[in-house]
Amino acid sequence: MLLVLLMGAVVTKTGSGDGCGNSWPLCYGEILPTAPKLETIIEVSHRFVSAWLGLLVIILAIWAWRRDPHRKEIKILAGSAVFFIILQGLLGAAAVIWSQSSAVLASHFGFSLVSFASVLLIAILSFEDPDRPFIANISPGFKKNIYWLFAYLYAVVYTGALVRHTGSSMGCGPEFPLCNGTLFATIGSQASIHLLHRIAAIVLFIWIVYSWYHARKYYSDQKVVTKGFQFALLFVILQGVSGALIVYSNLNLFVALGHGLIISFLFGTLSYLALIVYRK
Ligand code: HEM
Repeated sequence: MLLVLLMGAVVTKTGSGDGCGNSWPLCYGEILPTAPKLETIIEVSHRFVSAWLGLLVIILAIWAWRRDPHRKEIKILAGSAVFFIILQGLLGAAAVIWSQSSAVLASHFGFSLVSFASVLLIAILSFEDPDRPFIANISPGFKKNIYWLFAYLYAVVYTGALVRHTGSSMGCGPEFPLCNGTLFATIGSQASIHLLHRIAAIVLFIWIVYSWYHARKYYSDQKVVTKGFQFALLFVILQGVSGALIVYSNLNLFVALGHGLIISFLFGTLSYLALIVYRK
């Protein structure tokens, strides 16, 4: 799933989305086009690997469902993994055939993260003893805090994907923390979309620091919660550093891919925390 997530990023970042023109599922009427251009190779390989992944996710979901028919969590996660992977495929096809707005394209990335997190949680639950599920014992207030933090993370992801799909990645020039020499931008400009993402990221960072501190102070006996927030803190720092490096490196492909990869770890960590507090 991580590979497909990265391949999707390579498709947009190398401008290969039109590698097969408007044709889907075939590429210019062929399964494997003869004498393809580089963009066509990138687009076709993304389609092949995604189709294979879709099949694997469906097999995993059925397998997990049948293995643990009494676990409601597995059923929900299996359903969500399949639903989002199919939705993802359909949106991808729609983007090729009709070409979509930046807002719709940005939602792709969020959906693939949900699908990724569902598969990750199924994998984690598969190693858990169904008779002794791990339950985090925390206050209702902190539980709500985790849910809201998770929802907010999703919103930040969306602002990031919007930066990419509106072509605003260098909207502030090669500068950070300043944006084109200032901290302001005209609403609707590429700089403003970029700035919105930075501000959303800073709020996320502060929120995670607060949650990490709170978990350390009040739940030091619950290693999974404290460790979970330690990882969340590590990933959000790496996310911020890689974001700044994207800008300094003038949108280096590998740095940008790293930014897209680290978010999967952060999203996975918070989704696990949300799951274990939901159980109480
Ligand atoms: C710390 C929390 C942050 C989170 C959770 C986050 C998340 C994201 C996500 C999910 C994307 C979309 C990736 C993709 O579509 O492949 C993105 C893109 C981007 N982010 Fe962030 N980001 C964060 C911080 C930052 C910071 C601090 C900066 C700048 C200083 C930044 C700059 C960018 C840029 C330039 C892109 C577009 C990259 C591209 O064109 O591929 N991000 N971010």
